[in-house]
Amino acid sequence: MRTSMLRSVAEAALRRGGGPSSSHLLRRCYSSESAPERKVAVLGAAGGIGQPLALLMKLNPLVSKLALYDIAGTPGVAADVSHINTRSEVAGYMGEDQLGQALEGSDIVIIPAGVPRKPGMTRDDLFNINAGIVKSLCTAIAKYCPNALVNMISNPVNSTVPIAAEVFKKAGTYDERKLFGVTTLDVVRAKTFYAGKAKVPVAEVNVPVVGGHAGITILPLFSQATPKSNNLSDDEIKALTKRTQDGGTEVVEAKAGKGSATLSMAYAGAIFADACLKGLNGVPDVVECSFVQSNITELPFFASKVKLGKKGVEEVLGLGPLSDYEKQGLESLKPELKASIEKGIKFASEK
Ligand SMILES: NC(=O)c1ccc[n+]([C@@H]2O[C@H](COP(=O)([O-])OP(=O)(O)OC[C@H]3O[C@@H](n4cnc5c(N)ncnc54)[C@H](O)[C@@H]3O)[C@@H](O)[C@H]2O)c1
Ligand SMILES: O=C(O)C[C@H](O)C(=O)O
Repeated sequence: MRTSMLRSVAEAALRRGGGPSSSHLLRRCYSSESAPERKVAVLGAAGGIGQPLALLMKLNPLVSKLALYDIAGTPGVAADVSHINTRSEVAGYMGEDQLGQALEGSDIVIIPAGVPRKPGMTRDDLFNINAGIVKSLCTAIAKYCPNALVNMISNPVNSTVPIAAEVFKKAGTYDERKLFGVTTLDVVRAKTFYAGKAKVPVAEVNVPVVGGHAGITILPLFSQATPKSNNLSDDEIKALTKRTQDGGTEVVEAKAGKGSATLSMAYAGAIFADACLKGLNGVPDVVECSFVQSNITELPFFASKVKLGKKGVEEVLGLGPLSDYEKQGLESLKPELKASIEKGIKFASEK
């Protein structure tokens, strides 16, 4: 059956409340080589995250064009990745004068450009360097691809996302549905750590992670984890929460000065970009956690489950029922998250 026909059949079946076979059919349609043309740009593509992320995006059949941009090193990365026999055409762009070409026509821009932490540093210690990088990249996005979905990886995410929002507001291109702080690595970690403790199959695990992306602002909601586990004590939940919050630091210390998470982050970034692509392509019920403009708390940006659609965020989903421990965690994280958001807004509006 032709893809378009297959898709109509599957969508009609889903509308009638169709079962797993209709969603299977739909998945096939939207992951086939006849999926819509989609250009994805990676900014910082020659870096520790950028390279494996470029590889994973090259493996994604929903991508038809892959633009790899960095201030140095992209010709080699692009030549290497371009030999992989998958759908997308790959092009490398290097230096500021090629940034416009890299961005033009992009549906999704993924930003892992910037410096990573060394042991003893907080993510906020990266602000002085990364804020300027993000600001200039977002200024170019506003000019060359104002309708693209932006997946912000560069730290401190709690501030870089508000910086991006301010830049887009100033340029008159801000659409809150299109700006995402990538917090998927927190979810990936929470799933892995929970599966190990609860002794459940990791592939079946779901754990929402809300708040922000730094220390105590990362709040995993293990009370909502599935499959349910009744044998975890309060102390074990606290330990799992702390390990998820400190996951980035665990990697920074293990790498001992050679950077922060790159491979797990590339995996997480690829999952999130894939969800955005599926949303753009009209796949129903695509839900991931992300740090977005939000009114589910009094803070203007907040990470929670988000439903993705053809224009980006379709719906910011609520927090759901929280345990007392999570309610406490939520109140404790608000002052730090508020300060980081305000720092980003102030930086972008002053300069
Ligand atoms: N959101 C998350 O969960 C998460 C996870 C891990 C790392 N990070 C962050 O991602 C960022 C990158 O980490 P990394 O390990 O890949 O660092 P890296 O130093 O290995 O790579 C960064 C790349 O960015 C490039 N770059 C610098 N300025 C640029 C500019 N103006 N335009 C384009 N490219 C530029 C560099 O040349 C380099 O190739 C860091 O800020 C890190 O803290 C975020
Ligand atoms: O911890 C870091 O500095 C990188 C990243 O934010 C992470 O969570 O791994």
